[in-house]
Amino acid sequence: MASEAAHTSSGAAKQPLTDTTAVTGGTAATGAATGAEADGRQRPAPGGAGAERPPAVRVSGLWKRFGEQVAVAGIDLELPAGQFVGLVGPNGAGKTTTLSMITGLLRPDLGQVEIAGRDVWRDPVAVKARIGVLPEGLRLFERLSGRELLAYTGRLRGLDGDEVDSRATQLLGVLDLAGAQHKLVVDYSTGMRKKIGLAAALLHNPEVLFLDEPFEGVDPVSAQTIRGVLERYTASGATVVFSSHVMELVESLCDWVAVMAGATIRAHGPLAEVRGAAPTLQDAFLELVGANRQQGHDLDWLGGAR
Ligand SMILES: Nc1ncnc2c1ncn2[C@@H]1O[C@H](COP(=O)(O)OP(=O)(O)OP(=O)(O)O)[C@@H](O)[C@H]1O
Repeated sequence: MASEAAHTSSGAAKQPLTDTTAVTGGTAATGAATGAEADGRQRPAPGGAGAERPPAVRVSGLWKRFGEQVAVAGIDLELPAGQFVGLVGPNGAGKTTTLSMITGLLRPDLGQVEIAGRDVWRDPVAVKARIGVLPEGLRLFERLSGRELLAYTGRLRGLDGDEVDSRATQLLGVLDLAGAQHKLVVDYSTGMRKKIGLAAALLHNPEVLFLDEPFEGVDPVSAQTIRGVLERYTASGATVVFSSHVMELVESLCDWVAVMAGATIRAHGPLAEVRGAAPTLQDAFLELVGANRQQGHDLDWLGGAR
């Protein structure tokens, strides 16, 4: 197993799909072929020859403490662009705190974060225009319908009304929310909320998408839908960074993983390197985080005579 493994990966996104039009209103499909986006940004194809791209995310010396609790202990990390990146770790490892600092939602005590070469805290407007975020405990405007929420988000993102309309229609369709588009968000189920949150995060066709536990509380059908959308999106050369506890999911989706435990990064690199000789990522993970496989043996009363 590759603890503190290589920082970069040469692998292209898994199973690249070519039909990206439904997600991005046609811009990504064009962008994948030419590197030109409708919004004027350049986005090289994933793994393209000679494509010199800065890391999607560069973190150095990042610290966060809440009172006595050190949530993130001076981590350094480079997440490669154009990849499906998984941030995994046990409860309380510091994943949400790290993602919050990376996305400009929580100010670090110390350290720097750059996204696509721009400093998150010195250049927040430029950075926020280039990222999409689906945070943990997503708060939405509950008294808007799903379509109104997308219309509002799109206008906040500076897109013109017709473009927002057309992208919203496509996203609602792909995410199987068209039938619920006029329902108030307050009446959405957990999975529907994740999907409308994802649609809002994708609407402006960001370069990097951050998702905190995007599959939590999502049924298998919706999970498959979300997965399909994310695979199309990374195939356009964009980067997805997501946190999860579900190792099978990370193993099947990610090109690159970072394992976090006890506020530090325990291993990072291409999936195969981090997994190493372990049969599954789950085994490698348990080894890396020092999980005690004997846990539960003290509960000798549980299941005993009543
Ligand atoms: N606002 C806060 N105030 C105090 N402590 C906090 C706060 N946010 C996080 N922590 C603490 O920081 C540590 C890291 O928490 P964090 O939520 O980042 O972990 P996580 O890896 O995302 O966990 P989980 O997988 O359970 O969501 C934990 O010990 C947590 O209790």
